[in-house]
Amino acid sequence: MRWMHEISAGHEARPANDTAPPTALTIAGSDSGGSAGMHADLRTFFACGVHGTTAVTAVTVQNTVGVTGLVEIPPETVAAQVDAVASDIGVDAAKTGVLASAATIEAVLDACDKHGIGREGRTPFVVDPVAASRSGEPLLRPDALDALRYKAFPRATLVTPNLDEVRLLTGIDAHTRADLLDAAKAIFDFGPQWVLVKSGHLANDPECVDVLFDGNEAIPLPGPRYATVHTHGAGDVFASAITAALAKGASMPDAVRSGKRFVTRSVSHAYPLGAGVGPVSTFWRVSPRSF
Ligand SMILES: Nc1ncnc2c1ncn2[C@@H]1O[C@H](COP(=O)(O)OP(=O)(O)O)[C@@H](O)[C@H]1O
Ligand SMILES: Cc1ncc(COP(=O)(O)O)c(N)n1
Repeated sequence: MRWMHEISAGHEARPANDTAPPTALTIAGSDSGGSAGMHADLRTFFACGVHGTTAVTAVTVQNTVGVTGLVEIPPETVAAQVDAVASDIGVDAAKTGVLASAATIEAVLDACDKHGIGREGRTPFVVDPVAASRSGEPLLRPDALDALRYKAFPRATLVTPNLDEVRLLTGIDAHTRADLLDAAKAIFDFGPQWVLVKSGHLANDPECVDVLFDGNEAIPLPGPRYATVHTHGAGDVFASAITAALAKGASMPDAVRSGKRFVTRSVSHAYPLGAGVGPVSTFWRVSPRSF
């Protein structure tokens, strides 16, 4: 084994071959309960037929009831993981989850820039601005909000906030479908290419109609709302399914439509686990039996 400081980057990316699936990178935190974060991302990548790679930003101590601990990985180690993956395996599309701090965001963006990941480069970059767990514990330092708004969003191909993240990032308190478009416009003003505002938290709406916005057109993404409390990891699964479709070369509207179909089926197969909120299930795609 070699220690971090002995490992130097600089390999050329391995040329793609006909037998290798597309690759997708998640830059995210781990969830010991296996429901959210990079655990959900890797499961989704597998179910969607792409090879998943990871840059771990934080280790969370988490179960279905809540998050009781979070240890940040040093920003230079996060950047080194991005570098190691991109310089050898290659990245067809990347996504972020928990980014923990402004220092980690800056290190990640530098590493992504170096490898052409982000809107100025060729590789699609999905920024899911995860700020807190479903159970309410913060997963982001307050200093990271401006780094997200002014550094990460302008480099993103797509930003995918839920309504709590919209409130935190823009001050907009969305309660109706019409408010979702105002929210999308406010996030779009930070400079991403596309914005997807998710409607899961509009609890009184009988459907889940998310909105995709490119600065001109608002594309509604209709879906049913299932009567389940088990939605842990829904946003991670959605952003990962979109990232997988982008890695396979889909356009943004097609990738988001396919991600929406994927997450809707995953919510419909959500299962109870532990004493709290269970996960949405990606088993429906890979298992002969529906759990
Ligand atoms: N009860 C539900 N039934 C069907 N789809 C849902 C439900 N809750 C959330 N979704 C969908 O799951 C995706 C993630 O939504 P949301 O819960 O808003 O994000 P997050 O998990 O980041 O908080 C969206 O497509 C949303 O419409
Ligand atoms: C490591 C990690 N990443 C992301 C989430 C958000 O997922 P959710 O909103 O479903 O709690 C989480 N709880 N933990």
